[in-house]
Amino acid sequence: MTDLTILKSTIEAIRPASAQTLQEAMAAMADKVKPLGSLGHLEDIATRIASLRGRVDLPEPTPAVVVCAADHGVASQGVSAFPQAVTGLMLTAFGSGGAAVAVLSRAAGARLVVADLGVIDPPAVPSLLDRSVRPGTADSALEPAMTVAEATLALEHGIGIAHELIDDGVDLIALGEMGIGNTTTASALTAALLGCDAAATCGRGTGLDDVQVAHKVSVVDQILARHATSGVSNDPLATLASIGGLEVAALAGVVLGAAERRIPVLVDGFITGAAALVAARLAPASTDAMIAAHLSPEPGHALQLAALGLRPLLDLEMRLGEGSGAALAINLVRSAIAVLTEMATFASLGPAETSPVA
Ligand SMILES: O=C(O)c1ccc[n+]([C@@H]2O[C@H](COP(=O)([O-])O)[C@@H](O)[C@H]2O)c1
Ligand SMILES: Cc1cc2nc[nH]c2cc1C
Repeated sequence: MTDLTILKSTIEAIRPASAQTLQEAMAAMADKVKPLGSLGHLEDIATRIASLRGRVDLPEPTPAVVVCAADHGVASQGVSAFPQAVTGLMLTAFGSGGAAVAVLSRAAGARLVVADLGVIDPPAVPSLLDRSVRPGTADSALEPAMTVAEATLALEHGIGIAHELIDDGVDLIALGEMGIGNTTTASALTAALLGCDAAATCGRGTGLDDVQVAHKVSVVDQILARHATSGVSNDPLATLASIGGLEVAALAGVVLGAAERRIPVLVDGFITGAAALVAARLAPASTDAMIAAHLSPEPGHALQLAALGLRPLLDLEMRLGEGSGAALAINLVRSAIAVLTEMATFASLGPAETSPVA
């Protein structure tokens, strides 16, 4: 099977969530010992997952956090507050268990899987999955970030990672990423896919000041101008290849692989949001598998979530990435499922008038 066939067959196998199971789950939730809708968004999480899984009797989740890492050629345009070498450095912190996402994954009882999709100088970390497609993308302000074949291979690696985890019993996947310069890539991808201005999608990333953000906007404008002249703006795969990045492609693949197997995916911040947007453009029904963990202060993130029709669970002004927000939301999902499967019903308490008086 060629790479393109794997991608194509995955996309074609993605079906919408079950409308019938959604009704059943909502009816089950309505019977619980509480006023209707009183657990708010927590109820929606549980009923959406039931609808995706096609069953109301959901098991306690077995979660994994998948962090995809890669370098970005556009970092050479001076768009990050940190040097490119930090990408590789953080892989060591993920491996040693001291990075934020490692701490939060442990706190959530989740396995942490870190994959190198194209870090220029990866450290020797035994637990790191080597899925390197190329050592970083090209500078997308000057030339296509990668070829369509490379983008397809990275997507396929993501599909493979999702499938392996699910075959191993994982039934909840949280997305994370690491890549210096990747907020610029995500800003350009979001602007290209949503048709909005660079100024609407560029934020401070790792800590740029106002002057540096203005420079970032001009670099994203340059990426978009080059991209438009290559005439590929309505083709999500070509757009991904033109703008990058390798980890974004792999994360879009993780979403597609999970959606195909009807496993929910917690989307983290702005960069994983860009990956979710790519997945949604490739397979619109994949949005049924997505749960927005939190809202990043990056201005393009709210635009992505609106386009995906997702409401973030948390708004803690977290802007770290790594999957930190997604890892944090795992316990909310676990609790939402417990509400659906463990809460008593009025009927189970015995006969009584339980309807509201008004
Ligand atoms: O997830 C987010 O919304 C987010 C917002 C700002 C920064 N980040 C992280 O910071 C890095 C990219 O920032 P930058 O400034 O180098 O483009 C990358 O490793 C991301 O994980 C992540
Ligand atoms: C230190 C550091 C940690 C990160 N984690 C995700 N992106 C990051 C960027 C920096 C700079």
